[in-house]
Amino acid sequence: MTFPHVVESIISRNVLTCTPDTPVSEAAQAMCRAHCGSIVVVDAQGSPLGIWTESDVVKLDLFHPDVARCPVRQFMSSPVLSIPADMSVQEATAHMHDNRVRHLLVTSPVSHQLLGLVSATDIVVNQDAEFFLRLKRLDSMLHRPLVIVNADQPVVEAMHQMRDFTVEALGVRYPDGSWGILTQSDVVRFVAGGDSALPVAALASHPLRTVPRQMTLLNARRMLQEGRTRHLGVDGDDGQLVAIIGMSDILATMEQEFLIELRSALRERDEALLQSRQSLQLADKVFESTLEGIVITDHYGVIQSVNPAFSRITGYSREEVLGKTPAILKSGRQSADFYEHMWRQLKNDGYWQGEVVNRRKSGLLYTEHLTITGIPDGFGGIRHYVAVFSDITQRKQAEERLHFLANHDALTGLPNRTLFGEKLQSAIEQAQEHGQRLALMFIDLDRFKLINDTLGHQAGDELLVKIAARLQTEAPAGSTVARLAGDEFTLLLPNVGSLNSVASLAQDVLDGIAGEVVLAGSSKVFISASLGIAMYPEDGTTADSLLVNADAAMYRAKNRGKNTFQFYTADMNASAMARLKLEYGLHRALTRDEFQVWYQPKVDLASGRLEGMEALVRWQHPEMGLVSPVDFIPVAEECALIVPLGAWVLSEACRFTRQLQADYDFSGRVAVNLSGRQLKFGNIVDTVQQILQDSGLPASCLELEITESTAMDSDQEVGRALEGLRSMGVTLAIDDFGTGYSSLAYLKSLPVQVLKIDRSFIADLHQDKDDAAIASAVISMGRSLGLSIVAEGVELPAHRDFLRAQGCHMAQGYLYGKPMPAEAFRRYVQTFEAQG
Ligand SMILES: Nc1nc2c(ncn2[C@@H]2O[C@H](COP(=O)(O)O[C@H]3[C@@H](O)[C@H](n4cnc5c(=O)[nH]c(N)nc54)O[C@@H]3COP(=O)(O)O)[C@@H](O)[C@H]2O)c(=O)[nH]1
Repeated sequence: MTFPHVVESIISRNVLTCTPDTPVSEAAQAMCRAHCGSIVVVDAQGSPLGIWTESDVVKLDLFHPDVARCPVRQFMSSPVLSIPADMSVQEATAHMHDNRVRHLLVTSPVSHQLLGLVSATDIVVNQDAEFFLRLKRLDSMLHRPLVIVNADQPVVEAMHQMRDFTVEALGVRYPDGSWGILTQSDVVRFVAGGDSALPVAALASHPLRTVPRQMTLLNARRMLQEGRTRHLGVDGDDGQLVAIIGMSDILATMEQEFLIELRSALRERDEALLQSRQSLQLADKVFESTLEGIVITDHYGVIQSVNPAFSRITGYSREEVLGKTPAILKSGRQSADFYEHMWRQLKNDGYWQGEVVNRRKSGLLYTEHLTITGIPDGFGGIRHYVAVFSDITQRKQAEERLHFLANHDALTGLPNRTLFGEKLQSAIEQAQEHGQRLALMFIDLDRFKLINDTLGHQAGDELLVKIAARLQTEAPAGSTVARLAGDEFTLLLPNVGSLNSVASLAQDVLDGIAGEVVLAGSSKVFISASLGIAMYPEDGTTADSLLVNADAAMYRAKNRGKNTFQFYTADMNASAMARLKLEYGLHRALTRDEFQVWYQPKVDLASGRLEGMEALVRWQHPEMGLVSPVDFIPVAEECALIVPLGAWVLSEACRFTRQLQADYDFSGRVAVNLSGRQLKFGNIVDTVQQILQDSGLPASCLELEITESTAMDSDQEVGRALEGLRSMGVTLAIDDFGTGYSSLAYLKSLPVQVLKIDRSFIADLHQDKDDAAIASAVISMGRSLGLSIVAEGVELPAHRDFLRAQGCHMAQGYLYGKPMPAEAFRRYVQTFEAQG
């Protein structure tokens, strides 16, 4: 069943009224005239005092002679209940049910004036109950007793029957066996007429219209409405009258059904209310306790509510922001375009999501992930906006940090190779688009490896950080400084002018780098760099080609004596090719027996005796002729060939020396050079042991020379190898002493016995006081440490005389003999022996 919306739509507006003093008979007459089932009793102002209905009429005791003249107020139901016209029909029905009344007065909700009356009948008639009435049959509602009176009985008696059995109509039996009916409205007519002696037949309707008990309520209602009567007789299966039903019975049945539905509707409403209350409580809890900030604004964006998380994140209390707009959080980091786009999407799609940088009350910026949703007002507009945001500042910072780490060098903070590659690529694209030139400078520190090896990696790192800072100081605005690897830096200069200006900047960069650097622990190093320049588009049009060519130019600058710069020229690639050829040839040389070991004598300065010799490798190249170790040892080092090559030299030198011992009265030591790589990766202790064993040379006749930088290597493997060799009885010598940064104090801790003064200090000592002073200081300190001192590069008698005077033990140099092939050295020994 469906209900009309509000009571106003179903009220009866013609309300029959009377004063409280109106005699009962007059009130009844008025009801008869107006065909009304009730009359409202009003005071002088028209205010309702009570209501007198047909059922009240039946209750009158007409045996009492004056009752018809009594004022109606004595019998009315009072007070009469009233409801406002805008009350829902559902609520009105519940009101009737709860107060057990069948009529309600309806008043204006504004003026409170009486507008009309609504009865249970009005409510039920106005229900769309057709479906229900079609399903129900009359026999389902035959609960009331059939009360029968005889046609000749006095009406007063019949009224008593009606009252006692609480029925609205009585069956009237006529002497001929036919049936009639007496109803409450007949009784009203009776009261209006006032003749107490009248028999039932005088007022009853006759004959009674009857219908079968199987008839549907829908058809019964239709017959009642069409016949303009309120009652029908119901025949049983045997044709006997079994009941009288009236419109009110049908209505009561409908009412009952309606009430069941109403109750379930009310129950549903209560459940829904409870649920929504619970939902609201839950929403409240979520609102209060969620970690995300929530702002609710009205349609204009004025803040109406914020949750505690909002205050926690922004620093503004609830009171501080209510009535304001979220613009108080603006940081100025987003453009007007940004907000315009946000509002456009909000209007079109009803929501917006994104990241916003806002400002806390403290002034600090924070990044939030924000979702704004429009809450519709049901009429196509927006009633509220709800903004939910979380503070993602830390996450953003972590992301930015990760991004930074992925693209920057952790030590110096400069862009790394990846980022530099991207920047170079985009600089090339821009230069191409605008027809500009760019310069790429490749910078490599001079002798960095030496510093790193001698002072340690920590000092090396510190130096790199300081150089990075110097480079950044020199780099002009708009340029990019990067660290590609180790001691390799690059400087990218977009949109450069003439080559002269690039050259002048390159010199500034070198000047900025070159100089003294004080490291932790107060150690000082002098540093310089070599710089290669490649120009776009002349020297390359791709990032790779520019890098390769700037690198080649840098190598050329190094070869030209370091601390200088060099522009790329086409022939530089030729030298790169030459190097590749050399490397390839080196690998073949070992298997093709192209190497030779030459020997240079070492002489005791005091006695002039031949004390031993240094074994020096040579490469007899089939096309290039004799290649100097200065040219191929560094390449062999880089491509790791030095390990097998070094082992071969060692084996050859030991075998040769043992042969000399066997052939001549020779007891000298042979000195063999060891590279750092052999010490670290060559399994050198086992190799030496095996070679000594194979050759039969005593360990005491072998001296191994390691460079100063190798000796200073803090690598544990190097230290272990030196200890192993020493404990085997092999003599260890520090080569090229004076070219690195080692201190004599540190040397003391190493298992070395010999110190070779680098030839660069010897060459001019006869004419350079500084060199002479250095040489004599090294000799004196070395001696005091118990080391045997060898001077190399002794070319002149003056050198010999000075060194001898200073107490240097041994000398090696052209004065005594240049490095010579094995056979030549054999003759040298022979000559020496012959000289005695
Ligand atoms: N790891 C290895 N390194 C080796 C080996 N063989 C040689 N080398 C190293 O190569 C560098 C160059 O050596 P070389 O061209 O043989 O030069 C040596 C001498 O010829 C040169 N020398 C000696 N006396 C004089 C002199 O009076 N004047 C002058 N101008 N040069 C002279 O010195 C070089 C020997 O130096 P050093 O070894 O430092 O004592 C050189 O660094 C070799 O070490 C090898 O098998 N393995």
